[in-house]
Amino acid sequence: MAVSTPLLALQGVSKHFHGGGIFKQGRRVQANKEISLSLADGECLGLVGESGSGKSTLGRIILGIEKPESGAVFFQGVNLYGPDKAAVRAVRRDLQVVFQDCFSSVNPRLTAGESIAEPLRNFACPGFRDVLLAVGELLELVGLTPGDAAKYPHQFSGGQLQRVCIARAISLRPKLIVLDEAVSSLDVLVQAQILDLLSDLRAERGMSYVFISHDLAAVAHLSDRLAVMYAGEIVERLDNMENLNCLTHPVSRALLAAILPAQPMNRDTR
Ligand SMILES: Nc1ncnc2c1ncn2[C@@H]1O[C@H](COP(=O)(O)OP(=O)(O)OP(=O)(O)O)[C@@H](O)[C@H]1O
Repeated sequence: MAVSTPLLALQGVSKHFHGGGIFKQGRRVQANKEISLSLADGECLGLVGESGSGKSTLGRIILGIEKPESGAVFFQGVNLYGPDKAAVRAVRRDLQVVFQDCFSSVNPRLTAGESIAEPLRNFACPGFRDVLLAVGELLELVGLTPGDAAKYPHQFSGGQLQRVCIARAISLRPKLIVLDEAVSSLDVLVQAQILDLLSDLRAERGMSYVFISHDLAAVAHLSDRLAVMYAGEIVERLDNMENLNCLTHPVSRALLAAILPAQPMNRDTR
């Protein structure tokens, strides 16, 4: 039986940093330690953990922008840090990101339309008219209007601008999007709308997500599988999100406790 290549595969990835500045000289931080994981086409993997557990570093490694000191990252079978730069360039357009801070993710001098058009121009090189049409369609897809293309970032709310960033991220029909705390700065109602949008887009376009968050509730909403990180390591994995309550590691339990409703008083206790 033929074994299909996973969309993404990390093999024993490790990364450390040396603290900078006069106060932290020589301090070694193990941001990621021997991390292995894989992701199939169309899957969403949730990556949760407390602040400083190494989630964003792992996200950057997956994106091909933070070289690990050991281990390998394969995306569509291509080693993102391997010697074949042409192969890396060829798969690079299929790998996109949405960050937490949408306001610093876009150029304030560019209109929404220009921001969304950038990847199309860089990678796909369509004509002016096609770009215009594509931008209008993308804006509608994320719940905005083609007329919003003329607005500048400061003319949007946080939730609207995050929709612009999502439109930009999906413009090249990527296979994988890394969502790095993509809803964390939004209020609860807008968070829910963006999570629904991401869920719909995934169903419609068959994309995969690596969803990085400290918020287990948000991750549970979107993910098929879960990896819990602590001090640079994956300390627990869950393959079925219906078993969320079966998490056992103390860090997982703490993240779970943060989203569970308070226990109701026992009415029979008098
Ligand atoms: N460029 C860097 N230089 C030095 N240390 C770094 C660098 N990037 C990350 N670190 C350190 O690596 C560790 C993991 O950081 P990382 O940002 O990956 O964690 P995180 O789980 O994403 O945290 P948060 O949720 O707060 O963003 C932290 O101790 C952090 O201080």
